[in-house]
Amino acid sequence: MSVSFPASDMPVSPLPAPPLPGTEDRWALFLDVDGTLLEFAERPDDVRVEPTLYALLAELYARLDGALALVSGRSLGGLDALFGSPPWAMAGLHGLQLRHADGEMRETKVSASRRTLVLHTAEVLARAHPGVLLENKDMAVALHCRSVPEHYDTLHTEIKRLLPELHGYELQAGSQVLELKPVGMDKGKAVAELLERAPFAGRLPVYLGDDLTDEHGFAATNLENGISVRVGAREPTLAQYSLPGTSSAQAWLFRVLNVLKQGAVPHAYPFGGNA
Ligand SMILES: O=P(O)(O)OC[C@H]1O[C@H](O[C@H]2O[C@H](CO)[C@@H](O)[C@H](O)[C@H]2O)[C@H](O)[C@@H](O)[C@@H]1O
Repeated sequence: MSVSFPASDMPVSPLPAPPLPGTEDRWALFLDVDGTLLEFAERPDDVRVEPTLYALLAELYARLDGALALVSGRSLGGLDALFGSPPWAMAGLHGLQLRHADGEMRETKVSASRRTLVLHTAEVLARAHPGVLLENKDMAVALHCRSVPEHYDTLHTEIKRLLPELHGYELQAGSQVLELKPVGMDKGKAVAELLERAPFAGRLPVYLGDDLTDEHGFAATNLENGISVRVGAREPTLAQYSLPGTSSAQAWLFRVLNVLKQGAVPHAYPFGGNA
C-alpha cells in the first residue's frame, strides 16, 4: 500500500481526541507497542509491561470478543517475552510475522544467506558508528541511534547507498531507529489481513500508533472508514485523531473499556494520565 501525505508546507491543523464507542459500535483495536502503549526507553530491552497495562489489554480483549491485536516492529518472540505470551493476535516485524486470533501463524521466508548478508552489513555499519545499538531480529535488523542521535542522518545515507546490494530488503525508518527488513509487508497489510478473519471481520478498525511505520496502519484503517489515532505529535500524518502520549493513550483505552463494560464514561483513570 503506498502512503502519500499532504504537502509538508501545508498548514497542519490540530487533530481532535478520538471518540469513544457508541453502544451499537463493534470495534476492533489495533495497537502499536513502543511509543504508543509503552514510553520509549534508552534500549529495546529496558521496557516493561506493567500489570495494570496487561490487565487493561486483557479486559479489552475479552470485551471485544478477541478483536484486539498488537501491531509492532518487534518480533513475535520479542512481543511474547514482553507481554508474557498473551492470547491476542499479534503482527510482528511490521507484519512479516503474523499470529492470528486462533493461533495460526504465518511468516515471510528469507534465505539464511540473505539474512547473514544483511546482518553482516548492519554489524559493519554499527562498528563504524560507535554508540549505535544493533538489534538482531533474525530476518530484520535494527540500528538504534537513541543514545547517539547525531549518527542518524549519516547512517541513513549510508544504508540508502548500500540498499541496492541487499536484494529483497528495504529501509524502514522509525523513532531513532533505522531498520533493514524484507520487502513485501507493512503494518497496513497486516491490519487488512487480520480484518479478513474472525474475530476482526465485520468490525470497525481502530488503530493507535506513533511512528512512521504506523502510517501504513492509519491508511488501511482510513480505507475501512475506521478510526486512526496518532499518539504523540509526529507530522505529517494520515491519522484523523490524536492523543498526546502513551499515558493519554492508556487513559483513553481505559475509558473505552468502561464504555464497553457499562456504557458509562468514568471521570478519572486510576493509573495516571489524561485522555
Ligand atoms: O512498532 P513498534 O511496536 O513501535 O516497534 C518499533 C520498534 O520498537 C523498539 O524500538 C523502539 O523502542 C525502544 C524501547 O523504547 C527504543 O530504545 C528504540 O529507540 C525505539 O526505536 C524495538 O526495539 C524495535 O525492534 C521496533 O522496530
